Amino acid sequence: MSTVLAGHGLVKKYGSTTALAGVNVEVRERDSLAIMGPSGSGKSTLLHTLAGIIRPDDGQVLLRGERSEMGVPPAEGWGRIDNLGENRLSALRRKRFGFVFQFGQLLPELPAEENVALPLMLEGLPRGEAVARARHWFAPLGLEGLEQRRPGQLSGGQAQRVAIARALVAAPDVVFADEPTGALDQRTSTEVVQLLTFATRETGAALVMVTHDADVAAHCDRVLQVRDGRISGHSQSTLA
Ligand SMILES: Nc1ncnc2c1ncn2[C@@H]1O[C@H](COP(=O)(O)OP(=O)(O)OP(=O)(O)O)[C@@H](O)[C@H]1O
Repeated sequence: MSTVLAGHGLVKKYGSTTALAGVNVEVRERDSLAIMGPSGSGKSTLLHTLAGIIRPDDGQVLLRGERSEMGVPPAEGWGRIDNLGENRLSALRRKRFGFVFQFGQLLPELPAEENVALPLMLEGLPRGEAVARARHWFAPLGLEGLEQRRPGQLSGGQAQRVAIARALVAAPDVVFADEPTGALDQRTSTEVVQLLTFATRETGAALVMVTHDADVAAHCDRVLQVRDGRISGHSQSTLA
């Protein structure tokens, strides 16, 4: 499996707090990577830095298939994304990345199918076409019949499955999930993480997921342990 996204020497400081102290990480195609560690160890900072949401103070985030904004790319076919301008970065996040958060962050006034269609509409697809493509995701994710429901009319697990569909609809290269099961009970967590890992693998996307839950992490191919802003351990997972 070839690498699609890499962080090299990532450093991020908040005042006197070092959230990332020089982290190296590689994300491979179709790979699922869980990031675990104690509270405050830097997990979310790492995920957000890889996703181009937080800019590191030092180090680089490289994405395959991107051109660097200035100068020579670091290697053929790779581009640095940590130093891109805000407009280019947000366009890149929309095109190449998908996101699932702890609380689905669905738009409450839109039906589920339009929530899923939103990334396609933001890319300029006409509403009808975007919704038609979005509907394809409902059956595989066990959401058939719920297309017209508003997020307030969905259970927590259903809302997360809609969020998974929204993250995947635009065929991203990498899906980032920050505590995607954090608000769910154990049984629903298992269902959601199984669907998340299965659906990302099916589409060929890589998955980077922060979780506190070792049972959830075990569904990923690899588990990274983060402690005090550093990688303290790396293991292949048991269930995946
Ligand atoms: N915007 C910020 N301003 C100041 N300090 C921050 C900020 N974001 C994170 N930090 C600090 O950086 C460190 C790492 O935070 P981060 O959120 O990455 O940890 P985490 O491992 O995801 O924690 P948790 O499991 O509690 O969500 C913590 O000490 C945190 O307080």
